Amino acid sequence: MEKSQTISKNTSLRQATQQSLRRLGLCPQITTGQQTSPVIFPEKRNSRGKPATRGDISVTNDDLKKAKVEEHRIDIGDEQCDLLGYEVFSGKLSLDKRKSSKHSEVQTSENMNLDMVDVKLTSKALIWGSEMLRLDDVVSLSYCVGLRHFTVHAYPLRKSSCGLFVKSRRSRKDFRFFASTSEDALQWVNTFADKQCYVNSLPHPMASKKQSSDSIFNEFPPESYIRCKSPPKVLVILNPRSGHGRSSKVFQELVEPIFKLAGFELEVVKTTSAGHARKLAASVDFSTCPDGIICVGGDGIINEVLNGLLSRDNQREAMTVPIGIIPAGSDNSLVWTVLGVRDPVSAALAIVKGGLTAIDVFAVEWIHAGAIHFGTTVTYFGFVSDVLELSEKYQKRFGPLRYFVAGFLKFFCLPKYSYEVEYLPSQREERKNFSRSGNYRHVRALH
Ligand SMILES: Nc1ncnc2c1ncn2[C@@H]1O[C@H](COP(=O)(O)OP(=O)(O)OP(=O)(O)O)[C@@H](O)[C@H]1O
Repeated sequence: MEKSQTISKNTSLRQATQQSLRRLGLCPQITTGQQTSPVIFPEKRNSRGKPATRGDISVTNDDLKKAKVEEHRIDIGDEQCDLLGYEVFSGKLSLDKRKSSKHSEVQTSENMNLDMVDVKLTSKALIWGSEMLRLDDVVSLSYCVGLRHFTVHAYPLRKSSCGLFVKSRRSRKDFRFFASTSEDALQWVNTFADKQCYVNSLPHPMASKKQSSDSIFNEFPPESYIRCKSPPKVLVILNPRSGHGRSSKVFQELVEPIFKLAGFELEVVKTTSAGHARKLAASVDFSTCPDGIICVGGDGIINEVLNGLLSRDNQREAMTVPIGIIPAGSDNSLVWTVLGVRDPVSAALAIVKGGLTAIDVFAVEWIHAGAIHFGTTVTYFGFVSDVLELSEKYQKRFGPLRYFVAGFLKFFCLPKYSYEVEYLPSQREERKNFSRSGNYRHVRALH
C-alpha cells in the first residue's frame, strides 16, 4: 500500500516536473542533452525590452524566457538605485517564519496556509514588505527541484549592544520562502543563480535511497535546469600558530561552514613550520586549485604565499592566482587595508561573493645576498626590522606581547644604522604588463 502510494506520488511528481520544465521551455535542451553543464548568465542592465513586432518571426525559447524576465524589469528611481539596485524579478512569496518544522518537506509545502506578499529581487537586494536582504550578505540557496520552496542562506550584519558600546557582527540567518507553484520557485532560484548566488541542489525528499533507475532525478539531474555557477576549487593554507593558536578554531567554526554552504571544494593544509607556506605556494600545481589560494592567519602567512608564488619559474601565471585572506592572526593589516574588513566572517563572505582587488607589490633586492623579497604593505630596515627578527624567538612564550619584549631589549642595546635608499619609479610599459595583478615599483636599498 505504502509502496503504491509512493509510486503514484513519484509519477505525479515526474509529470508535474516535466510540465513545469515544458512551460519554462527547458525540455528541449534536456532531452537533446544540449545543456547538461551549469551555465552562468552574465548580468545585463537593460531594463526595458522592445515589444516584439509582427516582422519578428523567429522567437526561441530563450527569447520568451528573456521577455518574461524583462517584463518584470522596472528601473527604480536613480536616487534609490545605489541603495536598492534595479529590479530583475518580482512576484508573490511567503516567508516561513517557523523556526523548524517537524513535518516532512513535502507535507510542509503542500499543506501550509500561505500568506503571500509582494517580493522584488533587485540587482542588490531581495525586498519584501519593510524587510530587505542585501545580496552581498547572501551566501547561497538550497533548493529541491519539484518543490515550492527554497531557502536563502545569509550572513547579515546585526547590531548588538555590549554595555555602552553597540557592536555589529555577522551571523547566519536562513530565510525559507514558499512560491505559489514549483515552476515559480524554480524561476526565483534561477534568477538568484543569475545574480551569482550558488545553488545547493538537494535531492528531492521523495528520491529516497531506493531510487529506481528510471527515476526522474536520474533522468534530469538538477544541474540541467538550475543555471548555477560551478563550485570553486581552492587551496587553503592555514597557519595553526596564528592569532595565539586560535586560527584553526576560527576557520573550522566560523569560516569553513560558509565555504561549504557556497559549494567550495577545499583542500586544507596546515603549516608545520615557518617557510612551509612559501614552499607550498612555490610548488603547488595550479590545476588543483584553479580558483586560488586562501591564507588563514596573519600578514606573515600571506607574505610567505606571495613570495612563494613570485619565486616560481612561471611567475607571470603565478601573478594571476587570486589570494584570499581570512584574518586569523594577531596582525591583519593587509585585509583591513584592501577590503576594509577585520572579521573572518566578512572576509569569507567577500571571497564567496567573488571579485578581485588588484594590489601593489614591491620587491626588495638584497644586492650583496642576491636575494629578492616581495611585500605588499611595508618593509622595515634598522631598528624595527631588528625588533621583528628578535620577536620571532619569543613567539611561543609571549605571543603578541613578544614585540614589546623584543622592542624593550633592542632599545637598550641600540646600534647605529646607516643606509641609503635609491628609488626607481616604474616605467609605463612595465605597469601595463603587470596590470593584471597590480603595479610593480622597484625600490633599491643600499646600506
Ligand atoms: N606552523 C608554524 N610554526 C611556526 N611558525 C609558523 C608556522 N606557520 C607559519 N609560521 C610563521 O609564523 C609567522 C607569523 O604568522 P602569521 O602572520 O600568520 O601569524 P600572526 O599570529 O598574525 O603573527 P604576527 O603577529 O607575526 O602577525 C609567519 O611569518 C610564518 O613564517
